[in-house]
Amino acid sequence: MALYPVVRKLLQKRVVLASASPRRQEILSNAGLRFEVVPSRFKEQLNKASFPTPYAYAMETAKQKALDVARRVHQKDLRAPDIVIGADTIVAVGGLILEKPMDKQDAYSMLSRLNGKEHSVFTGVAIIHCSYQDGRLDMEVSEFYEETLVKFSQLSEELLWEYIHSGEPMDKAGGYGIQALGGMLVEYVRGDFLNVVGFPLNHFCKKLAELYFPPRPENVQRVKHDSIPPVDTFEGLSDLSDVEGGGSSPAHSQQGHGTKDTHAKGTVAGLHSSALLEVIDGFKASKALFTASKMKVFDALGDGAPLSAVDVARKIDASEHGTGRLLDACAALGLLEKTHRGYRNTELASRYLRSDGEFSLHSLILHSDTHVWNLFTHLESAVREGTHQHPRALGSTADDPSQGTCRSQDQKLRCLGAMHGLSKLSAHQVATAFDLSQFTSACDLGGCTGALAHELAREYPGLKVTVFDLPEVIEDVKRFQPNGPQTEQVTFVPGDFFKDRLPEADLYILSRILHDWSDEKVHELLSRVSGSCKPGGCLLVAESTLDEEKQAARPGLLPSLDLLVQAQGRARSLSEYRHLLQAHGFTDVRAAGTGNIVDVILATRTEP
Ligand SMILES: Cc1cn([C@@H]2O[C@H](COP(=O)(O)OP(=O)(O)OP(=O)(O)O)[C@@H](O)[C@H]2O)c(=O)[nH]c1=O
Repeated sequence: MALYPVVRKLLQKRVVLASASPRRQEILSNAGLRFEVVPSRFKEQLNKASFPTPYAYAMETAKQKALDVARRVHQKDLRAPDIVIGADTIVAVGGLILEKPMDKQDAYSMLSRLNGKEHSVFTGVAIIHCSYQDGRLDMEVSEFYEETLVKFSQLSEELLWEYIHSGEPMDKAGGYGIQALGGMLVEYVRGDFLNVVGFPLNHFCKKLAELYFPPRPENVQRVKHDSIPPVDTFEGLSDLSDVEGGGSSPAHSQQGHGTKDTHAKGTVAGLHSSALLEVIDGFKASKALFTASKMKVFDALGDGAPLSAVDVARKIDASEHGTGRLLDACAALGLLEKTHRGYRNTELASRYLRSDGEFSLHSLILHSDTHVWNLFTHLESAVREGTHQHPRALGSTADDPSQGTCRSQDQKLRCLGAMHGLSKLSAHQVATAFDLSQFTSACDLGGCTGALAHELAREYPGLKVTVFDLPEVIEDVKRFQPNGPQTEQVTFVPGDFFKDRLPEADLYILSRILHDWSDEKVHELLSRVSGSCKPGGCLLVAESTLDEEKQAARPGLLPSLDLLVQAQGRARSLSEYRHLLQAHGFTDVRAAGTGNIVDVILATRTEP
């Protein structure tokens, strides 16, 4: 691909780089680009826990940086620049997002985390095309990210401190600069080196080529926005009614390994019409995935060569016409790859959607299709009555709504499989959010199939973990046990944490338990844990939390609504959890965002 014509195209435009990073300026000027530098004043303080992935966080930060500059330049010069480029580089390791260190100690803790390990460096890039005509601002946001893997050698404390004292780490994500002294720490790099330095030049040029020399220019839609008044925020300024074209299908983003492009037409600070259409059509996407999983499409495709729709139809015993449509829908959702040779599983599908994989979400999907779907058809009643809908949807009147969920053995195994899959998704992040190596015994209350317990055992060879759960759960956990020596560190003990004596341990764990219960029940449970926990012992809580304004922390997963319809508990914010723990004698409450679906809290039991 000829990259130079793309850069030449930009020479005729007013380009603004919304970045103070000298590395970004150097990379782009070395590429022959001419631009003004206007550093962004956007504070990099977005709630990391509210993003499903680290790169989603980096892309959003990059976009906000660029939007801030576009707005300020437009106000100052009364003319919008043609293009504003924003970028954000982060380091992701063990579920944590590392940005620039605050001080030397922070740099030390970042570098120690990276020491001897492989990590990802993500740079999110936003390109805003602006034009200003007749009092109207026309903006198009294109965003993408690039991932590069970097591995550090095993380094001594002395070397780390020497590096920190050089001063190099302080203005760099993850606390190192690969282009200078930090290069000596690095064993290997997989992917774009410049992406680590701060700007993925190659992907940027490809993106520009795609924008300036598109294969089918007739597809471009433009969105008009009213002139932007001098306000501090863009929130609420989007005029969705002005979308030309459109249609009811979701805007599909291209997703490849390690990179993602989105071209969000008409986006103003995160509000865009395609997102609205995606919500309207969301149920169709869910149902396509549920149906493909139920019909074992992803198992039929396996890891082998691509299959035609006819082959798949034969394997799943369905019509060719219908199967073709379903496969196309799955391809549009990014679950399958479609080429002229046929359909095959994407990496995502191979890892999570086949029914036999270690990280399979197959049972969770079947559970959502039958049980959760059914409950959500009664959402209106749940809202009117303010209570869960188990009696209406499932005919259950039990005190604990989950009792109604698993009546037959099949349903029960599906429930356990769903919990197992969900737990596996975040087990590593929960186990490593804090260093737990000082503990010798842990008790995972309501630990179900032991997914987290086994991850803890793998991570901490000196730790013995007891999984404490109801007898009817324990009797069926065998089929979920992994092989390997660490299984000896894990023991299952049947019991009810509201009634029976809790096993002794230095560390108690409540992972995704508290949200299922009302405040009254949470107090009862915490008081029992507090009673069993010796002073100096700790309690680890993993929960999907709400942000402090009580909005859903995880876009798309709607934890609050979920709990209204499904359970008698509720989602809580980190400060609510902190207060609950403090009320039961747990102090020194520390929280860690994992960048995954749960946050982790560690608290120490003090003398009563
Ligand atoms: C891993 C790594 C990072 N960096 C620098 O880390 C900063 C990240 O921070 P940011 O928030 O993305 O950018 P910034 O410097 O605050 O600038 P701005 O765009 O104004 O926010 C950027 O500088 C990057 O080069 C290096 O120079 N070398 C490396 O190996």
